[in-house]
Amino acid sequence: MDRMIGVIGGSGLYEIAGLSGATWVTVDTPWGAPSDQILTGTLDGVKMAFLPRHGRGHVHSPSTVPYRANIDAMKRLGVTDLVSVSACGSFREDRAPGDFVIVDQFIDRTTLREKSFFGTGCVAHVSLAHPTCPALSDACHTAAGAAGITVHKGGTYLAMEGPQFSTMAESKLYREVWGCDVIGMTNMPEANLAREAELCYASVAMITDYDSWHPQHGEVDIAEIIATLGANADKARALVARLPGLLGAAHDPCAHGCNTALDVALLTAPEARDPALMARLDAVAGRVLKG
Ligand SMILES: CSC[C@H]1O[C@H](OP(=O)(O)O)[C@H](O)[C@@H]1O
Ligand SMILES: Nc1ncnc2[nH]cnc12
Repeated sequence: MDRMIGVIGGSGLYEIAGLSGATWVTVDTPWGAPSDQILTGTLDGVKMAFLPRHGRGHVHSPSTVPYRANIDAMKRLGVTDLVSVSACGSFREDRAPGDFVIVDQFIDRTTLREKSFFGTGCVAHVSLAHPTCPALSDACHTAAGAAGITVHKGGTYLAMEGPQFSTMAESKLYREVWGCDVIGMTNMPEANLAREAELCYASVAMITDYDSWHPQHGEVDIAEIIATLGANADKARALVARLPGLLGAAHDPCAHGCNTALDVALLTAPEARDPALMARLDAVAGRVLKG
């Protein structure tokens, strides 16, 4: 099938340049409106879709980002590969502000968000043991290296609710006891929902600060973060620009099973399924529900 690369841009990344036929389109979903219109077009012959996670002008807080609508809208548009770009704090001395981390694991400490498309009337349990797509993550890693970015392969992202930053005790717990590498507020439930929607998902975390554990850097300073965001966003655009050339215009079935995550996930018997929920699942689970 045709590949379409979706990019969800985090804090600091509200648009990408260079798309042929660039058009902001409105996508309606059964889960409400996405964070903003979606910028569509092609880059090096590959279809692209870009969505600013917080909306242009940074309207949505991490807790109120419409995560389900965002993922549904990307799926509905035909996205096959979804790259999440996010600002984050670092728990490691050797992961400095300005560095990128290709995240491959998450610990979820969020509490206020809808985390699944499924529920009463259609219950599904997908595996999240490996929440990111290794092939898409590799492409992001290669693209970052080619763009001259200092990039680290693999890392555990602690997803916190926010909007306040962590206390020093929390920061030390996540770093020293839980062994996390970076911290942010948005990759959960985004990754969960991308898996339910059978998308290949990769997370590119752009470090802006050392959170609050570092004896020489003190507490998180939002002014410092904002100063780093601009340079990080330029690097992210350079990374994204290399993805079409690396991935190509055709999306083969994912060797890691991202595109078949729902094959054995649905538990509710067909005759017991809620028709209203089934209708809302038309894009996300259409592949398995049509069959
Ligand atoms: C700008 S600092 C806090 C803010 O930035 C990150 O957003 P995103 O993940 O969308 O790049 C972090 O998660 C917080 O929402
Ligand atoms: N230290 C931090 N904690 C949570 N989210 C962040 N986004 C950027 N820096 C962060």
